[in-house]
Amino acid sequence: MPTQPPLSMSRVVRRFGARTALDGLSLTLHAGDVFALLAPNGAGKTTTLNLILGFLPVHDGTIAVCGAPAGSAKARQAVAYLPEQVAVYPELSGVENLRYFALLAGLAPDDAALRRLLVQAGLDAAAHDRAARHYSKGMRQKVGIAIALARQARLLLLDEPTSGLDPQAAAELSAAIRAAARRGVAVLMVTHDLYHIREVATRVGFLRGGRIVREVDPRTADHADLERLYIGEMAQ
Ligand SMILES: Nc1ncnc2c1ncn2[C@@H]1O[C@H](COP(=O)(O)OP(=O)(O)OP(=O)(O)O)[C@@H](O)[C@H]1O
Repeated sequence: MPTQPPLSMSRVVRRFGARTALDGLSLTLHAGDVFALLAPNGAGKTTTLNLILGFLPVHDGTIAVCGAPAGSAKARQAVAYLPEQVAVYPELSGVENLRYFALLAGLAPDDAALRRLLVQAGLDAAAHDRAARHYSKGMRQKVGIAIALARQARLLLLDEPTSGLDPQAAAELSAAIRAAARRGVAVLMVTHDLYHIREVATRVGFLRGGRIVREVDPRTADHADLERLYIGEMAQ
């Protein structure tokens, strides 16, 4: 049987009272895709993430994560979500946080494996044993990515991953996202950061009126092109 795509959304509709937030959104992500979803405020980005996570039901259409309905045990196992502010235990070190979250997922990687995962996610070895209360936002995100890698998540959802990061931290986060994608993870990120998109995304979609109205390949569009498209799409 062919492998199921990490994410398959087909004609998804979600309403809130009389308001239609998503109106026939379709999106399929394959292993290694890094899809950046661009949209004005209120266009339905958070709703999209909540539906994929199974926090909200769809009113029409379907969402499958690795072939399993969103919200099912199999789908929840396959998806990892990094909110804008990744929550880690401040008194635990990076390694201890990762061990704890791995245990919650029913895994027990040994110390060397935990440290390898943190390095893969871009966290310097010097920081592994430091209490996470000393971590920057970017470092907490790297722990979040290491948790996703430990759980062998096939789909990684990122909400505004670079907001509040300095350029170096954003570049390091891009590297960590690209590394995860090279390992076969599909990434869906909601962002306004066109620079970051050019650094990391393999696909860019514009969300308007509750559906993806245009998709571009960021490798064939320079920053000015993306900016023009963004402003043009959003102004309509
Ligand atoms: N729980 C809710 N009850 C009522 N309306 C909602 C609810 N959640 C979202 N909406 C409406 O659905 C639409 C999409 O909201 P959503 O939060 O998904 O947009 P967004 O693109 O994430 O916006 P932002 O960038 O401002 O966070 C908006 O019009 C919003 O007012």
